[in-house]
Amino acid sequence: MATNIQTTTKSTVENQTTSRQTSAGESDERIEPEWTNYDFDNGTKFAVDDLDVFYGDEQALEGINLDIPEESVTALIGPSGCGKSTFLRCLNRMNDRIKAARVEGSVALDGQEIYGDSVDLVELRKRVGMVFQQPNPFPKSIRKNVSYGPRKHGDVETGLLARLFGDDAGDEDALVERALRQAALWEEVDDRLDDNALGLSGGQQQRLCIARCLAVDPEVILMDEPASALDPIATAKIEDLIEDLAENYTVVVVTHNMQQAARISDQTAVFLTGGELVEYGDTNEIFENPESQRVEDYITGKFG
Ligand SMILES: Nc1ncnc2c1ncn2[C@@H]1O[C@H](COP(=O)(O)OP(=O)(O)OP(=O)(O)O)[C@@H](O)[C@H]1O
Repeated sequence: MATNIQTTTKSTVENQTTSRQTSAGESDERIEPEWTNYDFDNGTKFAVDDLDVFYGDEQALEGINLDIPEESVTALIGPSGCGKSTFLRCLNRMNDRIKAARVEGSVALDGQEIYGDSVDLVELRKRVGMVFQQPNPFPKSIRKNVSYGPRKHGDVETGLLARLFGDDAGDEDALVERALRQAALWEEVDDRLDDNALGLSGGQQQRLCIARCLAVDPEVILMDEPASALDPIATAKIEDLIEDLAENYTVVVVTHNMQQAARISDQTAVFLTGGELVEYGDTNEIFENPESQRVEDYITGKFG
């Protein structure tokens, strides 16, 4: 994991300048950055190819290509409105819920296209869970918050309940304990599992939401600024948790906080205004020796 932020002089790279036709038929000079093709050691969890997203006539993401490695933390950074959340939502098709949104291109999860008509969205979102900026527990007990997902989705056909609860499908307690332990919350709530979750602190509520996400046995956890509503102590707990989770899960996290991205992520994708992925690579490299002048300017606070 990256530990410090410092920038050095940008190394010289050969950009390929190519032409592409705009919708108005004009030739539009574009830089095709070589460095978005980042090589990593882990297997590929997501392969994203030529992804465009539009809201009505407005284009929010343009020609995004990147692969996300499994069992690691990938940070998405960039100024407000550059499309980070839009990109995150593409990974479990949450943009399908936004009427104006149109997604073009390809996103493959473990080699399988997720934008096919026959894809089961409930199953996809079980595999690719999501945690939001504001903790959003249900107004139910801590226990019911965690067991809600498996009970709702745990149909016999998929075998999910049996897999999660063991042979005894009534053994909800074991599942609740496991998920709360994984979310580093168990010791703070084990004596009040039947209390209303809304009585927890903001940081505890966010870890409960992570436990709720883990309870349905996902492979990927998407997090949209999961600590931005929390104080520094609660933030530190979430950051530690994210690093621990990456041992078994693929974590993709949007953050405005560059120090946070540097602390917790293995690789970082930098989006800039216009919905462009400008640079993607090893987090240390991005923060210490970015290839692109625009990324260096962003990281050193010259804009954004
Ligand atoms: N539901 C929506 N309807 C219409 N336009 C949208 C919608 N969601 C996002 N947009 C637009 O798409 C662009 C990208 O927004 P997005 O929220 O993905 O950016 P972001 O980088 O996550 O921003 P922030 O850091 O401020 O959360 C912006 O111009 C935004 O106004």
